[in-house]
Amino acid sequence: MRLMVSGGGTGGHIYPALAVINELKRQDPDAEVLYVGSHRGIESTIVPDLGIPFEAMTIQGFKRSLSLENLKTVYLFLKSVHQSKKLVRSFKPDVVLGTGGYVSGAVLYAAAKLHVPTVIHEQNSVVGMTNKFLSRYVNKIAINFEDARAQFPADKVVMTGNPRAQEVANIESHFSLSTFKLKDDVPTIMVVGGSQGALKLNQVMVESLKTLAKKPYQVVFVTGPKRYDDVMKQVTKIGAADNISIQSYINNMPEVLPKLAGVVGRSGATTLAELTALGVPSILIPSPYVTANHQTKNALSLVNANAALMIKEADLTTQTLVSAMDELMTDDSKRAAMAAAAKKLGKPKAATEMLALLKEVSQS
Ligand SMILES: CC(=O)N[C@H]1[C@@H](OP(=O)(O)OP(=O)(O)OC[C@H]2O[C@@H](n3ccc(=O)[nH]c3=O)[C@H](O)[C@@H]2O)O[C@H](CO)[C@@H](O)[C@@H]1O
Repeated sequence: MRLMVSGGGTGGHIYPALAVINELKRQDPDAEVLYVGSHRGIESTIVPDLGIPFEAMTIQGFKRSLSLENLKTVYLFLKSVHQSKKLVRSFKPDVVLGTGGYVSGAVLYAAAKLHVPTVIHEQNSVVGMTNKFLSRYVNKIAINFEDARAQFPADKVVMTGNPRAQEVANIESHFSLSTFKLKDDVPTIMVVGGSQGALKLNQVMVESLKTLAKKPYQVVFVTGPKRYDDVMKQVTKIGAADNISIQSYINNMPEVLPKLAGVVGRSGATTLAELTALGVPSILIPSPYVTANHQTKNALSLVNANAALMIKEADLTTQTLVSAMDELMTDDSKRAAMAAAAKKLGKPKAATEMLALLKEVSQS
């Protein structure tokens, strides 16, 4: 199979795409893949580092208010469509997959106009702007939340789950927490604000470090690559603790996740697919800055199933954060019940189902 993939801007769009590529390579080692991303998104480093053929274009999103920048956005979109058509003609994909982000809008639109079979994947329960636009043109739409179904043309929708779920579910991890200068035999919780880090969560974590230093559990605090230096400046004043490890970004999350007893995080759709695939109990702090408050909706799907606790960002303080962490990390039976509830929601075959859909569409 010749598969062209496009998805970018943020980890939540990139990792599902990479999971499909891995599953394709597992099933068909001779398959050819081309990943098309944007220059500015983190895919421009993550994808080439994995040795996957990568082409980048310059693209940006629309501003919600009227602005001259939107003229530039239209110009860059049309230019990217033109570039995408060239790439489609030279790579000759059997099928093109889009996993969200502005760049996938141009690539999938171009492929559809050239009558190449196309599929998009929507990770969220509330449909993103790019996928909403593309839904008219593509052949099939893979979803992860039933709530997304009604927002798309009914005959195109297929429930696959999020392919990243399968990638984390099937890994045999040999990771040691000593990599983070922590102990392997002490229950460990990771605090991570999605793929970009979260400002308020970082601030509250810095304020909580002294209290957390006295706890019987360990903490891996992931700041996000752009916020690491800022956090470390403040931590230098407070002093570090033996049971807390501060990292800027985790490159090998599928290997680290199975070693964790819990996660405190945002409720991006791909993160939740990972937590449920593995059955990791969590404390979710939905980002209030996303379209139609979709992270709260995402989080409630776990909270309502007793798989997660939730703290609204407006209520996030040292006190609410640490008491939720204590509740999770000092009560083994509660943690076990939440882990089982989370696992029930997991879709550990999502990558295989997604690939079956791509094959079906490529042959139709
Ligand atoms: C602010 C924003 O617009 N967020 C959106 C974005 O979030 P974001 O990019 O944060 O997406 P998710 O939380 O869904 O996924 C983050 C991904 O990055 C990985 N990761 C994270 C931190 C790290 O150090 N290392 C690492 O590998 C996680 O394991 C996960 O695979 O895309 C998601 C779509 O899927 C949406 O639901 C989110 O609302």
